[in-house]
Amino acid sequence: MPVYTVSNVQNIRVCVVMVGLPARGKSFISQKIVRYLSWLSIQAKCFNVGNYRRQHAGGEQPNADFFDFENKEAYKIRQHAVTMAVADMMRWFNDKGGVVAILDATNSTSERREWILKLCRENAIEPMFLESWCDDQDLILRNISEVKTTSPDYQGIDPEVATKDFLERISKYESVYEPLNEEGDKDKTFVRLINVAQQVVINKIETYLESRIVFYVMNLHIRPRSIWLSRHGESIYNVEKKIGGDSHLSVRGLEYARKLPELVKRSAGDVDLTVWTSTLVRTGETAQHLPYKQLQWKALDELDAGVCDGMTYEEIEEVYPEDFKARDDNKYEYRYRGGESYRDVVIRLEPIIMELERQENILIITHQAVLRCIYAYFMNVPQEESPWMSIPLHTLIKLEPRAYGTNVTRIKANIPAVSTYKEKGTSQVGESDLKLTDSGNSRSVLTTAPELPDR
Ligand SMILES: Nc1ncnc2c1ncn2[C@@H]1O[C@H](COP(=O)(O)OP(=O)(O)OP(=O)(O)O)[C@@H](O)[C@H]1O
Repeated sequence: MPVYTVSNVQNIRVCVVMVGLPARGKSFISQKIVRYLSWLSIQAKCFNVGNYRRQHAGGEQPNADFFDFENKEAYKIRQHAVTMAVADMMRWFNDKGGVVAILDATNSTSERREWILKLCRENAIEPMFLESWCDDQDLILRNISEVKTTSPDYQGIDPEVATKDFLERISKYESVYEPLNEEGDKDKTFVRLINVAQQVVINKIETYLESRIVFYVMNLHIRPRSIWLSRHGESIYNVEKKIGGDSHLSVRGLEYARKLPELVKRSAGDVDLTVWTSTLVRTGETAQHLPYKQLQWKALDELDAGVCDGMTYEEIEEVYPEDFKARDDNKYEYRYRGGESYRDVVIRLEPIIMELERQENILIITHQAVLRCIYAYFMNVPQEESPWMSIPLHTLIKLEPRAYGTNVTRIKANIPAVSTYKEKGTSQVGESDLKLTDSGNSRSVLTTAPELPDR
């Protein structure tokens, strides 16, 4: 059965055309939109013209003069790069069933934007311009030092020299830059983010999909923050190998709840954070000793196992063998009879993700399937993998969102717990040695999210 999302039911294709001077967060915003839409099963892909320039057009390590609009040779190379990116984008729309493409470039003149607009219209694609405008010089300098001095354009170049050159590059663009204009561009669909989202100008947003993208980017902020994730402590049902239910914590689960404040304090220091739990007893019990403000969300309740609630996997395999197999075959899509699928959980978690984007330091105490879905959003884990990720009990996970990825630290509480992990093709729970990455001692593992895959 085909899976419909709002976007493909309406048969709408959108090209988000980024607009803005260098170091205004265009790539940051583009990558976030792609991650968000992909998480919601909407086919999205970013086409970064800088990458085409470096990889295919012959502009590998240019200095600021390369971006001088009077430099005809260089201009040809840059023109070639954008033509290649746009051609690939059109192929992706037509051959791969793409729904939302992001054309990530400065697109700084109205002439360039008119050219893209015309191409989109000829191909039945809705163009939506998204401008990031910023005159906060401190922020621009921070952006340059955070991402530009380490970019492939400046590989092996002293950061101070790179910063100076990048500022010069910006001034080359400034000499031709034409911001979107409420009067002159009033017939176009556009959003202007001014100084991150201090002010937002929205013009002629017509489709539901466009309005979702606008709502999402309006909620983004770039203040440093962390998000902590934990499953509830081991529950009585976990020990009995039963799924679902609303049981209390086991003795070891209660021990984890007592230790959690210390684990959090060690990781978070004195920052003030808010704790979000589900409405189920076991997450409330896990949060009971935490000295922070707490909020319950129904949306954080565990995946509803429907008629299988309260059963062990062995019982499910015996009573509902076809369902057991169907779930193993496609765990993301499989919906328990009278219950939910992973896809259903993602959809109900969307307001949580939106609120997480708006908030600063949050600790979420929730359940295995829900945690996998939240983790998948931050780490850009594909749907085929996310339902199979190992997220052990009695482990605190710290996520630190960065410009183009997320840093992860896992902190083990060193309190034994059963494993609730079920591998494909078996009804037995328990992890193979390969899946158990940590030994049981308290320790941190630092991994950085890989670059966004082309999906
Ligand atoms: N709306 C925004 N305004 C200004 N800076 C932002 C915004 N959103 C994110 N940033 C910051 O921008 C930095 C990332 O810059 P990014 O590479 O995305 O710029 P860019 O506009 O794509 O530059 P270029 O045109 O050189 O590719 C990050 O440090 C991020 O915190």
